[in-house]
Amino acid sequence: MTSRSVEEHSAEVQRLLAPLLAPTVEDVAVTEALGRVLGADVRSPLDLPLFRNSQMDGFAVAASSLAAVPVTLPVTGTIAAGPAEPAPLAPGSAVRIMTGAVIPAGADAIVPVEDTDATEDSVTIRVPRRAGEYVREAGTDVRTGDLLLAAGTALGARHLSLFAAVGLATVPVLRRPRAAVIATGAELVRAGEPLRPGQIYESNSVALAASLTANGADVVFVDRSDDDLAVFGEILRRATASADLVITSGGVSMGDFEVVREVLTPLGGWFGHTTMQPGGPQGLAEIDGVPVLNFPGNPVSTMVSFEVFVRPLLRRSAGLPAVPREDLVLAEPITSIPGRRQFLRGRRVDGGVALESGPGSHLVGALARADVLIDIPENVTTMKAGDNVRVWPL
Ligand SMILES: Nc1nc2c(c(=O)[nH]1)N[C@H]1C(S)=C(S)[C@@H](COP(=O)(O)OP(=O)(O)OC[C@H]3O[C@@H](n4cnc5c(N)ncnc54)[C@H](O)[C@@H]3O)O[C@H]1N2
Ligand code: MOO
Repeated sequence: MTSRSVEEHSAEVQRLLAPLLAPTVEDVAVTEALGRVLGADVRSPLDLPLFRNSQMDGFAVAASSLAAVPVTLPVTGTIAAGPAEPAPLAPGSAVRIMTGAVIPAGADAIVPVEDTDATEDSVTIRVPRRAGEYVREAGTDVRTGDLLLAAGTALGARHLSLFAAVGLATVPVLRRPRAAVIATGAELVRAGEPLRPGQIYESNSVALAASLTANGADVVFVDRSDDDLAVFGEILRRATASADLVITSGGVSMGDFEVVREVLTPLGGWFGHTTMQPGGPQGLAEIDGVPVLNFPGNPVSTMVSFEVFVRPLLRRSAGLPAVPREDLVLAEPITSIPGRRQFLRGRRVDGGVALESGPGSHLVGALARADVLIDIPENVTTMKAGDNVRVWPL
């Protein structure tokens, strides 16, 4: 069986995924754009505020009418927020106005209602006002043609608010790869279903679908196959028909029922060993032009395979920030197997990192308690407490 280093297998995965990961831009409805990454600069099609409007419920006046206060002005009408083209304000008068309503020509200040004494048809104002007070001028926030948001922005609620405010119904975002996940194994049962002896609850498809979604992919297909070659072949056919990337778990090592390896090897798939642990046995193939990555079935192996081979690539193509590697101080000594690039589960402790139980790749409880992977190079077999180690945040 061929053997590859982590770097060699990473390079193969990158080569296989390269066409898929080239950034492509698509338009989506603003209402669907939360969490997406802007694929192009977006400029404003109009001014904000859109027109000169009142910041207060009160009276629109000409500031010059208030030169000598107190003054009582006739009130000529009411302007509400809403469709309106108000007539110009007659000199020496006031008009009742609501927040957001169009300010009539001739008025240049708003007097809030609580600063007035008004009757139906007159208003007494005691304090003088400067021109411009409580007036929201057109274009003072955003001007037509301004850059609203730059390509690469991860869209949050406030960004969608701005797009909606300038009347954009759709925005250009980076396309998310459509991903399919297939878990294999005759022992697997979905959560909620009854367990028979020898069966276990299936967790890899849940883990992979969540990992894909969290890192910028759109999971369009999730299924589970037993160890029947025809059943797996049919599920794989449906997966490649609907997705740009397929990830399988299980069925890649040396047993008698390695469904993934048996179906994909005759179709040109590569199966072999990487010097990584967990995640040693790996496979990859291209079926009908769709990349298919085959991760080992042990739950920790599957998740570490995703973290090492897929997550960095996916985040880069999705325009998401890279997860930074960090150097932390080991809180305890560790040993490692010669020739193995180990990714041990670790937990941040005061000023450093401690091991989160042993290296077994079935230890899902320990994985959930961990918050980093501790990356031990192939040529390192022992490390002391106090040594610096490279960690990959989970
Ligand atoms: N003779 C050898 N045996 C094994 C080797 C080897 O080199 N020689 N490698 C071991 C390593 S390392 C790994 S990792 C596994 C990988 O095996 P497979 O990819 O064929 O995975 P399975 O045998 O199907 O499952 C392994 C293990 O994980 C459990 N599993 C599988 N799928 C799921 C799932 N979706 N949810 C939860 N748990 C799952 C499964 O029940 C097994 O316990 O092979 C070793 N053996
Ligand atoms: O490589 Mo396996 O993934 O150690 O458990």
